[in-house]
Amino acid sequence: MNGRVVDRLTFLGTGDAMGVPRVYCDCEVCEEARNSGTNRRLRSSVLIESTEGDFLIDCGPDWRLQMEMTNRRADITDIVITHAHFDHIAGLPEWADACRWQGVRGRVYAPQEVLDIIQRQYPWIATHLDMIANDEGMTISGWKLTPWKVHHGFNGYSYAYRLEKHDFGWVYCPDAIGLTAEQKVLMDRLDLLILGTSFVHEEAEYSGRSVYDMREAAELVDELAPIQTIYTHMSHGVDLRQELDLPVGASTARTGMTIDLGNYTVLLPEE
Ligand SMILES: O=c1ccn([C@@H]2O[C@H](COP(=O)(O)O)[C@@H](O)[C@H]2O)c(=O)[nH]1
Repeated sequence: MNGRVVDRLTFLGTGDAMGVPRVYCDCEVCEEARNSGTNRRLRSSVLIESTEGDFLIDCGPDWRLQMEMTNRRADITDIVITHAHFDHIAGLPEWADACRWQGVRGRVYAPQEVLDIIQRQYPWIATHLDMIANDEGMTISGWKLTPWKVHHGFNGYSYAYRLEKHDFGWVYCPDAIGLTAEQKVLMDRLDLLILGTSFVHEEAEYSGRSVYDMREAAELVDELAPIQTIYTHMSHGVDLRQELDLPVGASTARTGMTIDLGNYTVLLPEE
């Protein structure tokens, strides 16, 4: 049978490193997140599902809850990591334990320098997880994936990923600021850009900042002109109840929101 098959991305988390509500904070957005939940945000991560296999990008401290919420629980065997900050890797030890109890090995993919930090932080997890360097790029679930290093401001560096399959190209870049021309080369001709924007307008001194705000992101989106842009990694500085002034084609991610990654037909095996 021929069928229209499309890969699907689900936002498992759309928050910054502290999530929303911030545990110490009584601001209006954090209170709303506590009481009703439009602004409740887990740490940023996405699930990609396809007929060729499923994988996650990033595995933060909310991983267990995210697996329960999506009813995927512990059946994910492949996770790609953008950088070794706790909000992107703190779920790895728990995932390693889940692999242990199920008698399976998980696979973690990241550039070697990121894997080195993960192994220093959690020296025991390689017992249950294979650490696979992807500096030269990789293919996963039929997606050609290319990593490159991006500025993460005050917090150092992160990696962004470009993924391509059947002429559909998208980038996942949750933690970056002040990208150089060189760091934007792989962001041309995009069907979808997923970009971290921690605040609408971040007042803090630039030298202490680490992620684009929505004003700066609008300039980047104007320059790159992706067909669609979705903002993620949003802190308590973003109130999703308000109407936000976003560029054409841009919107904000919500937990559980799904996006089709392309639209193509493949030959499916006969039943
Ligand atoms: O080596 C480090 C440096 C920082 N962190 C933590 O990562 C987050 C970064 O927050 P952003 O909102 O992405 O800028 C912050 O909580 C730092 O404490 C880290 O884990 N490792």
